[in-house]
Amino acid sequence: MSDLALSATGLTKRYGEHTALDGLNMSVPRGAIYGFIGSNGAGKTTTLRIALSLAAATSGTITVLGIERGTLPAPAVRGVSYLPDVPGLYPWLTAPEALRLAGDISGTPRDVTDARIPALLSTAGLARVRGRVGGFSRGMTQRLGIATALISAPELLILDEPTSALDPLGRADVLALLASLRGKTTVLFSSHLLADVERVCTHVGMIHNGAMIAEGPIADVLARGSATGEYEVRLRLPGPESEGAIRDALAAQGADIVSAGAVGASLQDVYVELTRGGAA
Ligand SMILES: Nc1ncnc2c1ncn2[C@@H]1O[C@H](COP(=O)(O)OP(=O)(O)OP(=O)(O)O)[C@@H](O)[C@H]1O
Repeated sequence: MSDLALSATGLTKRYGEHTALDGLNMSVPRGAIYGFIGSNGAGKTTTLRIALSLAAATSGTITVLGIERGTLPAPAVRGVSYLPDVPGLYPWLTAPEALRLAGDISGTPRDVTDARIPALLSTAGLARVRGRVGGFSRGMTQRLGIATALISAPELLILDEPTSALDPLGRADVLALLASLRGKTTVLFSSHLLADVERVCTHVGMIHNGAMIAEGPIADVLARGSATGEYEVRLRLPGPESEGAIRDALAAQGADIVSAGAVGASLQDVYVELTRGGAA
């Protein structure tokens, strides 16, 4: 069995004269939380659609859980769940009802679905929530959407822009939910919110003009950025101090320096550097 949940080689997609994917290479290791990042029109959705057999490739290969994709028609790959950016949940259902429906649609036996529902509601932070989906916040709806995608216990969960439509608190909750899947489910999600990816992902792939410009464990990708020349010092002070007092405190008050070191490049820095610099 390959240790890759998804791999693409030379994946190309043309719409008439327009090249949406231009020889994309991509490797999503099993067990990774993989952030697929790129600006609008970079080719993220096209890649996910080909992986899900919702679109055909023009050339190249793509394999999902060991099964080749890229031509149509093709049956769904067992063990893969997909959540679009705005989950289509019926507003009149309660959260357990939405999960039961998702279980039925995925072909999960009813008793298995019913046994999974309490844990999934708890994972999604919805265990104590009553009422119907129509009354949920966007964040709650998104978390329920992720829970519905997990009802079949997929090996690979693919999400398109899961945090883009959410406010900061909603985003934080969804990111925590995705982070909690680490080690249990391979997660591949597209995003243009680089801070989100930096917070929860183990691996990252940067797509630009339909090609991968950087990919790998997040620390390796961050290491590709130039030094910022900035330094960070974290202090613990005895009480609230003015800036001047903080500076004095360093010398005079025996402040406890928790950590100090060079501030590395952020994903945002690496992305801007690679895309503006025309990296190959
Ligand atoms: N059905 C289509 N017909 C023609 N062009 C298309 C079609 N679908 C996508 N494209 C083009 O292919 C390119 C890649 O689009 P894609 O939706 O994959 O980008 P994306 O990275 O997902 O962007 P976004 O973040 O805006 O969703 C874009 O230039 C888009 O206009």
